[in-house]
Amino acid sequence: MLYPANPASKPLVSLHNVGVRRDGRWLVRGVDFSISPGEIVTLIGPNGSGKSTSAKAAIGVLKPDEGRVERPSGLKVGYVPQKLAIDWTLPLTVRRLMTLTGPLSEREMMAALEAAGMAHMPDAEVQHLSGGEFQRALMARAFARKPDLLVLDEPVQGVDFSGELALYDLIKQIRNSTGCGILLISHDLHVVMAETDTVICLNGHVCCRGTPETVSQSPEYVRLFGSRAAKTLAVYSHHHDHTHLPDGRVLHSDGSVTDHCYPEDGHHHDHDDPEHSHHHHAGERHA
Ligand SMILES: Nc1ncnc2c1ncn2[C@@H]1O[C@H](COP(=O)(O)OP(=O)(O)OP(=O)(O)O)[C@@H](O)[C@H]1O
Repeated sequence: MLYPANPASKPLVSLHNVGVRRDGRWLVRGVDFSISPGEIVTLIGPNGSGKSTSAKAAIGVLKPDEGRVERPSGLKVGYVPQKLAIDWTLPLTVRRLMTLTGPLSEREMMAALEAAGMAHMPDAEVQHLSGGEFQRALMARAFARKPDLLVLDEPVQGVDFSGELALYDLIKQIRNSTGCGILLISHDLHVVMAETDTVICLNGHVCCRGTPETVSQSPEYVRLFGSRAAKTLAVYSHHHDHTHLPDGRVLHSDGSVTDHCYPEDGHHHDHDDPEHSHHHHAGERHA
């Protein structure tokens, strides 16, 4: 059965004007977004732009200093963090990894491993897994408990291109077969899963949001990566025309400095226009 995104249903989580402040600095501010059942939301943004911080605020791992987060009570969240504190000197099998965070019946565990394409290696040593196998095991662990919301922080890190496609396929299957909402943090500014319903670009605040371009149309892209890639990946990229200074002020492209960024900066709008496709400046900074 397919569960398409259903924005009309009550969101699983919604953030309203969320800000997180640490050591006198706003890590993120004014973050608004929500995730509905069956919806795939992808957060993109430069390193340090607050993607992980926003995701942690969304699931309640981190308490916002400003704004509010609404989650129905009893919401089940599966979370795959960007980094895992695992002592690699100790032997750890996939089976043990699956039950580290809580009990799981053999049947539930095997069903999750099966869905993740890992049913053949429950007794494999985690430290010998390939990058793709490791991410599959982590995903299996997260969705084994049938979460309403699955949060995946950079799930394709350390995975090669064909492995990436396979993982995106798996994420799509999870969404389609369970109808859970998915919050995905992408390591790549320019490429998101084609099934992404909403892309949110962070740059210390929500810079812009919209649906991704359906698929990269360019023949070069299809030639380089194949039509399968074009079906799975889409390009979504644009240009930030202002820089967040370390003290929280904003340097605009005309050289002026203000306390905040403004709607008329020319990029604080929702867009999904394929024409609106630029690139980030390397070395861009943000508060
Ligand atoms: N507990 C903390 N105390 C102080 N600063 C923090 C804390 N956690 C994160 N930061 C800072 O907040 C900023 C946002 O971090 P965050 O991990 O959310 O970014 P990100 O967009 O996920 O980055 P990346 O793409 O590099 O993973 C960074 O500058 C980081 O150094």
